[in-house]
Amino acid sequence: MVTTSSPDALKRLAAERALDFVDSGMRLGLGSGSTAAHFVAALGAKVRAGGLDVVGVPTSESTRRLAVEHGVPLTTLEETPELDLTVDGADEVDGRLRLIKGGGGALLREKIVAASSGRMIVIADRSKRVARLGRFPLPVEVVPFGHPSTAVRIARALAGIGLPTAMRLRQGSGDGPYRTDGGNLIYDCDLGEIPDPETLDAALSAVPGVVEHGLFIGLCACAIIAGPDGIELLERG
Ligand SMILES: O=C(CO)[C@H](O)[C@H](O)COP(=O)(O)O
Repeated sequence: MVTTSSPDALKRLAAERALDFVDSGMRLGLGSGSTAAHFVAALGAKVRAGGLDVVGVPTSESTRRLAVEHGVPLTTLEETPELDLTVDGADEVDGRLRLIKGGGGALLREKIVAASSGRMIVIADRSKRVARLGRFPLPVEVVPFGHPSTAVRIARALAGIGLPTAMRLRQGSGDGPYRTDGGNLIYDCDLGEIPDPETLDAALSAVPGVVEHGLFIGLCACAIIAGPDGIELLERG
């Protein structure tokens, strides 16, 4: 039983539980964000203790630095194109294991790494579990070239399926817009509840200039959700 309901303690609890799914010899995708950071730290501790022989592909430069710091051996998708398991956080998880990701801006690499993995496990505190996706603004990553024009076409695609068109260009910590690790920009779309995530996925993917979006559908096989009363395991099928 957990004695604290602090979100960070719950994130750590979910992350540590994910270690049960990791075996020696595995090629791992390492997610990004504060929950995934707990997983990288716990994984590193087990590796350093000599109990685990794994390699990891980080989904962001910040996760790469963290993995090095914690002694997790790294590889790349160029060297290791197929992975066994990805463990990553999420901004929202619904009952069908559909996700919104990208709050930390790493959605493109996260989706490539998850799609390259035999299995994706999401780790999250209970606040991420939703009945319907969409309260969290959906990140849409676009190439910088002509991005205001891409934004107009994203808005048209949203309107075409009856969704609100409000969106913001994500700002960086200094002057100017936020840049992803790949040098792209992100529009955060305020959609409210998304009635049909599959239709939205297809509509956004069809807009030239859109590199990727934060809807992860059909990728997550299992979610480890930690709440004050314990852990809930959601599994596909
Ligand atoms: O998708 C992500 C980064 O792009 C993160 O997994 C997501 O934002 C959750 O972050 P946190 O674990 O810090 O709540």
